[in-house]
Amino acid sequence: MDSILVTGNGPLSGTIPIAGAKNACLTLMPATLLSDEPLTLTNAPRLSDIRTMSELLASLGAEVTSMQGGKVLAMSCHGDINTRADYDIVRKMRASNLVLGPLLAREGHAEVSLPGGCAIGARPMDIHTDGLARMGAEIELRDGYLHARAAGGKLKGAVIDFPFASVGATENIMMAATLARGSTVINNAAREPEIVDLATCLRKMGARIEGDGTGTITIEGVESLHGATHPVVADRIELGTYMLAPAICGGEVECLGGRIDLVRAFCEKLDAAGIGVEETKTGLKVARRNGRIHAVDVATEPFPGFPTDLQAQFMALMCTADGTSVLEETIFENRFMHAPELMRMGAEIEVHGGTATVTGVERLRGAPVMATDLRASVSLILAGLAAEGETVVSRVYHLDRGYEHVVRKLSDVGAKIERIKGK
Ligand SMILES: CC(=O)N[C@H]1[C@@H](OP(=O)(O)OP(=O)(O)OC[C@H]2O[C@@H](n3ccc(=O)[nH]c3=O)[C@H](O)[C@@H]2O)O[C@H](CO)[C@@H](O)[C@@H]1O
Ligand SMILES: C=C(OP(=O)(O)O)C(=O)O
Repeated sequence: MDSILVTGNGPLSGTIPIAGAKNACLTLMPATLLSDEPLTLTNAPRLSDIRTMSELLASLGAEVTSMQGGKVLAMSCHGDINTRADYDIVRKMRASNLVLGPLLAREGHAEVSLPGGCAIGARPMDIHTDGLARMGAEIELRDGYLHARAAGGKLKGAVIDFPFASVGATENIMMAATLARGSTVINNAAREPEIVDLATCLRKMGARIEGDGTGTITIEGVESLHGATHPVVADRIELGTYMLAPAICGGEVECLGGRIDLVRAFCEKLDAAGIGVEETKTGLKVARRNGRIHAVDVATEPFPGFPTDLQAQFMALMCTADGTSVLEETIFENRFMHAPELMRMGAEIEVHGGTATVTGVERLRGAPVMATDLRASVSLILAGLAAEGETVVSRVYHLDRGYEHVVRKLSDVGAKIERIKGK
């Protein structure tokens, strides 16, 4: 198992290219199941999660060809397919549940292993399954698998009111509804940029979708979808993560391909903390203003609010702020596992339920720390960049799920960071 060695050092400067979004790519890939014709994704990120989704789609009978070192994914799914998404693959990644809607829409039935809980929370699938049931699916949990069957072999449109704006459920229902009989309305739909990206791709494939990016999405079912080529939207979480590097270490870094509309709520908090963000022709330039970072309170919310996927990284920034900040996690019930690790580096943090109170210290100190999940792992790297001495982050397989070439990207702007094999 590899680890990452970070040595705290001075200001950073240069450019960091932002990859295509993991969370968009993971929902765009299963859309290939909706058509017999090829779907090609460009600007795909090179990540282990993408390889897991490729493996899952291949197990269902799709052909997935990775080209240009993984930046282009050519997928095709014609002829007979397997409708069983096996536990051995699904357990590796929650986003595997995004094949349920497409399989059900295409074949009229599907057997998808429940992904189970994960470190950050229980993450049930009731909003997905209740929505599909409204569309005429009979769904039963047996042997750890969701066995779903569309009455009469085809889903039908329905009005579905989500109790919570679930990202994955919006994606699953949206994909299922593209081939359903009649129209589907999703009320209280998620509004994340990845939903808009999926809707844009599905429209290129011939789907009739309106309202994506708002709380009400309407999908008019069509007979079939055709092939398309689509560029994956920029990764707003990778973007926010790298914007925090100069914020924490000082200096100025431009994140190439970054767009302010993807990270507006996050930028407001950066501004309040004393970090300047400038829109350029090629991306977003970030620089720390003079003096210590100000303490800022944050509550995570669905988009367009402050993303839960940037909470751990923002906490790393707040660890050295001037004053006390309160971070409230409202999306997942167990997403503060980075806090005890940051405390090993000298951070002062108190966690009570969904609230973490962080009192900034002058300087963090390097320490051996352990990554517990994807965003926690990168928050420890950011903290290590700002700390005195060496920090070794172990269990970096979490990091490989969501950050391509993290060592190269940070080294290129002057960070002292290296990957240590087998430790
Ligand atoms: C691959 C992907 O895109 N992952 C993202 C997606 O996850 P994901 O799609 O799993 O997140 P959801 O928006 O569905 O989950 C949000 C909350 O709703 C709850 N819930 C969800 C579905 C359900 O049927 N029942 C239920 O109770 C979850 O447990 C969680 O507490 O959105 C999250 C919230 O922005 C991000 O943190 C993840 O990075
Ligand atoms: C929680 C995340 O991903 P997933 O939903 O795939 O677990 C994430 O990207 O931070």
